Amino acid sequence: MNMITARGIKRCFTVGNGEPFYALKGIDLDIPEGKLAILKGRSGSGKTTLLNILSALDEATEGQVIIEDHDLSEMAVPEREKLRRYDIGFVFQSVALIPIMNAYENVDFGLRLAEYEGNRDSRIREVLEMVGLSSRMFHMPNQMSGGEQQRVAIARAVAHKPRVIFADEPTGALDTASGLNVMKLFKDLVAKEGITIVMTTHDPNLMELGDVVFEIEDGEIIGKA
Ligand SMILES: Nc1ncnc2c1ncn2[C@@H]1O[C@H](COP(=O)(O)OP(=O)(O)OP(=O)(O)O)[C@@H](O)[C@H]1O
Repeated sequence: MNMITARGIKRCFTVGNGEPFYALKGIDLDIPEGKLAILKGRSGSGKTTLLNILSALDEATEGQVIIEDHDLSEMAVPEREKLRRYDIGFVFQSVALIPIMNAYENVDFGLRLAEYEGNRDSRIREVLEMVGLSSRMFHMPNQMSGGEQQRVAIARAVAHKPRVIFADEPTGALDTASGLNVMKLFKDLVAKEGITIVMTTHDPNLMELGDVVFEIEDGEIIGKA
């Protein structure tokens, strides 16, 4: 089954001189459930624009996105907001941890926002263990390395058990070893929690780790592996 289906996605921006500019020129893709999907391409190729549309952060100018059986274009704003809050987790390149909260509190904050109904304490401990940070649970962000902070951000993104995680250049600010660590963690999450992950990268070394890889150039998909 597909977790995400996109058909004919176009995204037009109006640039400085008033001319329309198509950052996406008609994207079709299918992302299967429970897989790690990678969108790869050079800077400016349209990866972030596409990820934002697939994750309902932005709207396509034309085309259709279906997440499971929800057609995003047919959903009212509050419904889309609910989908984002409960069913989706986000990870960004610049780690957005709250600096005055420790790792445990950051994950807890995410769970509260998503109105998680289970036992929060045991879930926080479980996800921090899953990302290998049991011993750093009460460290503040500024007491952790960039890679560790990103792992807390991933723990926070998965804690409320979303169906899909969108990650924009999650390894972009990390050294090679920490980047590979994050990828390994993503693969584990896919295998153990059955989550679907869609991430962007321009790092050629990471591509082979994806279950499906879409290559984007100038707003079009030019290859799939
Ligand atoms: N809000 C906007 N207004 C005008 N043009 C935009 C806007 N957002 C993106 N673009 C343009 O759309 C194209 C695709 O941008 P996008 O950020 O999706 O690329 P990317 O592949 O994610 O690049 P990077 O790897 O550098 O993040 C670029 O040419 C960019 O300048």
